[in-house]
Amino acid sequence: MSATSQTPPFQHQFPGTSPPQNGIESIDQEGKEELSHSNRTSTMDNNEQHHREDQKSMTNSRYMPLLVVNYLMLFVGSLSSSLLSKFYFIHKGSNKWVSSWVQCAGFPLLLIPIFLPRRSTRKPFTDFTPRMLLYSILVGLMLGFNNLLISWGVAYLPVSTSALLLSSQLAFTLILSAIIVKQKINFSNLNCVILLTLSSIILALDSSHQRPEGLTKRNYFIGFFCTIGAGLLFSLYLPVMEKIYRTVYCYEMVMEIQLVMEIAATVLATVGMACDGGFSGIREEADRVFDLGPTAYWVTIMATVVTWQWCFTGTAGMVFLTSSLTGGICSTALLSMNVLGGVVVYRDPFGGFKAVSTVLCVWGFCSYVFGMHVRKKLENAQTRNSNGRESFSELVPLEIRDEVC
Ligand SMILES: Nc1nc2[nH]cnc2c(=O)[nH]1
Repeated sequence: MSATSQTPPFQHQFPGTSPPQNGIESIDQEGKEELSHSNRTSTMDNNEQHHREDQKSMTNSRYMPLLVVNYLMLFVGSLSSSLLSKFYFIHKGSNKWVSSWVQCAGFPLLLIPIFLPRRSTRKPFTDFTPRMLLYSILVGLMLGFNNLLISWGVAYLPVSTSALLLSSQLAFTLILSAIIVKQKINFSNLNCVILLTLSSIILALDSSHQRPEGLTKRNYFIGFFCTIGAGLLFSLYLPVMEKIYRTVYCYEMVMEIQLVMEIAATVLATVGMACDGGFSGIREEADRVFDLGPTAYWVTIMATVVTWQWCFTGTAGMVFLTSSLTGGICSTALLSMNVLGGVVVYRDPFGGFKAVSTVLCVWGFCSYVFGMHVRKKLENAQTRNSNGRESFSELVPLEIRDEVC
């Protein structure tokens, strides 16, 4: 694979999240080749070293804009897709397969970043190996199943309850990314996971007496366990994606993998929809069931398709540019924003519990971002130091060094 012929330019640039230089367990041959390549680069002569550094600084200039664009997509996509999904169910939409189909059917939009004209001579999909294709399809099916579980949760639970249950995915993500991608657990990420989880527990305390009228206990528990299941699947999805992205060297390849995954998830949802009453059921829902009429139905469906696409593209980009844990933290922090969205759009009540929960969430998220910023600065200092053949330990105070290493 030609991915092995270059140094991955902007992978894992935050120090706390960067893969270890030695002993990475590769998921496949490409990963092993990448590893042996990185060993080879350690013996490069000075010219090659300069060349590599030039490449790095070139990519660095693309890194921040990509990060900002991806986070904006995640922010806008997560908030608007969750509000629109609830809108569908509030106005008498009830098909869980439709609700999971809209989460992935926007995959053709990914052709834009894939085929966007650019300076690079790389042709789309030329680096795709059969093994990568297989992994993408398997992860896509897992994502499709996650989407179905999310739909059951959104259909039956209040926004704040599902936000609480989904936030449990962060603790799972921390554990699974420690196992799968050897994510280091440090004060900054542990503090953030605890604050975001606390924020959700407070929301749950507030919403425990808010079971919507007409929701049976049975349906409540179906929604409850489906959402917990979705949280578990998503926390497996994130580090598995990070592992796959370690064999990938450019953002365009991330979009290609995302395209294959979402096609697989869409096939799953389409088969489910066909088996569960067929497509005539959807027309029936649009014409007779949705209480705002067919035009509003199709506009809602199309808008949900686009916004879910932003959400998943943003998540994939964040995992690629940072790490599965950072991606998970960014997604989960937005769950509290979704609660605020519910307050503004659906006039959900907003009391002291929700205010405290939101403050905790913003605090956890900001302290994590600040921690990453400090670590990034330290890493730059370390890089400058090692170029100057000085030891990192000479520059960085002991207590900070312990935190970084
Ligand atoms: N389970 C789960 N599925 C998602 N799909 C998009 N965002 C999420 C998330 O945060 N959790």
